[in-house]
Amino acid sequence: MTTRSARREVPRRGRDRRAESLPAGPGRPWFGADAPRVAVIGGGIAGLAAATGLAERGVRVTLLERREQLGGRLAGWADTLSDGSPVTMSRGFHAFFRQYYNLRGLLRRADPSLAMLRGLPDYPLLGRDGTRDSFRHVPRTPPLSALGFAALSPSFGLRELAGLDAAAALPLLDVRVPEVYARLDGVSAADFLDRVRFPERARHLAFEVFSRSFFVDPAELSAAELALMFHIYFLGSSEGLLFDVPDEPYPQALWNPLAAYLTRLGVELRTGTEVERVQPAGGGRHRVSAGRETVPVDAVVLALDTGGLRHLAAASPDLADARWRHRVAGLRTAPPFLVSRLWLDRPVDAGRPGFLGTSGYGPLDNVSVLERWEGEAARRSARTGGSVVELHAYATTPGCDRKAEQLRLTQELAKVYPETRDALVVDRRDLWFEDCPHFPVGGYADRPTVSTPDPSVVVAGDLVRTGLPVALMERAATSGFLASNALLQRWGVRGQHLWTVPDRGRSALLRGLARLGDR
Ligand SMILES: Cc1cc2nc3c(=O)[nH]c(=O)nc-3n(C[C@H](O)[C@H](O)[C@H](O)COP(=O)(O)OP(=O)(O)OC[C@H]3O[C@@H](n4cnc5c(N)ncnc54)[C@H](O)[C@@H]3O)c2cc1C
Repeated sequence: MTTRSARREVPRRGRDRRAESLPAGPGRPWFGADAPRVAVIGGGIAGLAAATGLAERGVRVTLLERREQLGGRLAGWADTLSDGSPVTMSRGFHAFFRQYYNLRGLLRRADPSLAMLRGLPDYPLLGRDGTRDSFRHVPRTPPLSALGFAALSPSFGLRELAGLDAAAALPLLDVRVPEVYARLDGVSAADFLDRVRFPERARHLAFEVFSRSFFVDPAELSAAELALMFHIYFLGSSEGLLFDVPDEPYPQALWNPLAAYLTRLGVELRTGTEVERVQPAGGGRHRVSAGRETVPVDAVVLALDTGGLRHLAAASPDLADARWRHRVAGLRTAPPFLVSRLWLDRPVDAGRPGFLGTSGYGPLDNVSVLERWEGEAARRSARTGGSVVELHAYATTPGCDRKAEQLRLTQELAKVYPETRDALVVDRRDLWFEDCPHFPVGGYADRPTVSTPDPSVVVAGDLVRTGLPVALMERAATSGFLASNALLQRWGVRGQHLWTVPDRGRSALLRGLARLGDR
């Protein structure tokens, strides 16, 4: 997969010398007057990456997005608070890790130095018993990252470490992608951690950092996804565990500049346009129907979220083939999650971090203090003296009493940050969504891949099986570029050069240790 010559040609995207380079396939650099027309359906990260990859090679791209805004799950929209002030609302906090090479590559198109991202100095994790873990002093290079984390963590005492079943944990030392799925996809994350005898007190760490990000109970998550996350952040990459966040709301920082870049490349951006059907039109072409309009295209990128893809496949009886549509029909979303944003009349204590992971506080998974990193919130805070606080609850119980859950989040906040107990909530927004993919135990084989049985239909998104060590936003970006590469390759045009963290354990020592487990 890695070629030395390609490494010389294309500058590395991060600090990790062992990052894998995925050279673009060969071909002419650019379409001429013969440029095909492609519909990209979905304007989240995956659709934006696919549109970028294609438009940069001269493809005529129409991007169709159901919502009024680009960005998908990171979209932002204008809102007005009860005190009359305009704000940008979104689902809020997302961690832009430094190993997200292809996502960063996408954002660099509009902001070459990534000036809109700023690093958070730390993100402590607070347990109900008062334990507080931190990532600030954890070394970046494996295996020191994992060892340093364990040594610095109050959740990993000597007793806990001695209690680990080292043999059961060996697969974590050499996570190979995609082989890890053959090995661990049939086991749940919870059972795997039981097997490893992962210390009870430290579990929240694994869950806060990894599996909770999948919006699902660990008993229902494939252990392969957990191992993959462990690899990406701890043992597989030397980019470290800290991350960046945009310094303004998503539209201003990310999507408006990227939309301007795409428009300059000739991409037609149609927001507020829900695609209802995709039909083959003979000769490998397709008709994409949205409302009364039908767009004829040479190829289609399906960059929808799980529910959107399921819906579109069900409404498009000739799309790909019956087996593919049947597998798409079986895809599931993770349970609903809640994002509550509170505008308070007073500040939280000065020492509160920008982001805090929590464990043991009922449904509350994390607390962000937005004015610590987002310009719009900081300006409001300077003007009013109040804080803008955001609370996330992932993996709530389907059918739960939503009002009660919202109230509960605020009550838990008062336990975590007692100074908020007497604060007046000037206004609040509570957002419920259910559109993150669920990666169930044993479900890997049924996930869509980038290619489909129809070579002119490709799929992108964080639900897609890429065979690469990527997840979440980086999976969305990488799959978007892979989808554009697949089409470009078919047309004999050069694709985009991509990067990932190494696709196997990075040191001979760790690989050797992992092999002990195979005996
Ligand atoms: C609260 C929250 C916190 C998160 N935190 C992190 C984090 O810290 N780090 C991280 O890496 N990831 C995080 N994620 C995950 C991340 O948001 C996703 O992995 C990523 O945004 C997925 O991008 P996507 O393009 O695959 O899908 P989406 O963003 O869902 O885009 C799909 C798009 O398709 C559109 N669509 C659907 N149907 C149609 C149709 N018929 N016609 C036209 N358009 C359609 C949708 O409107 C949507 O805009 C978080 C997610 C949430 C919700």
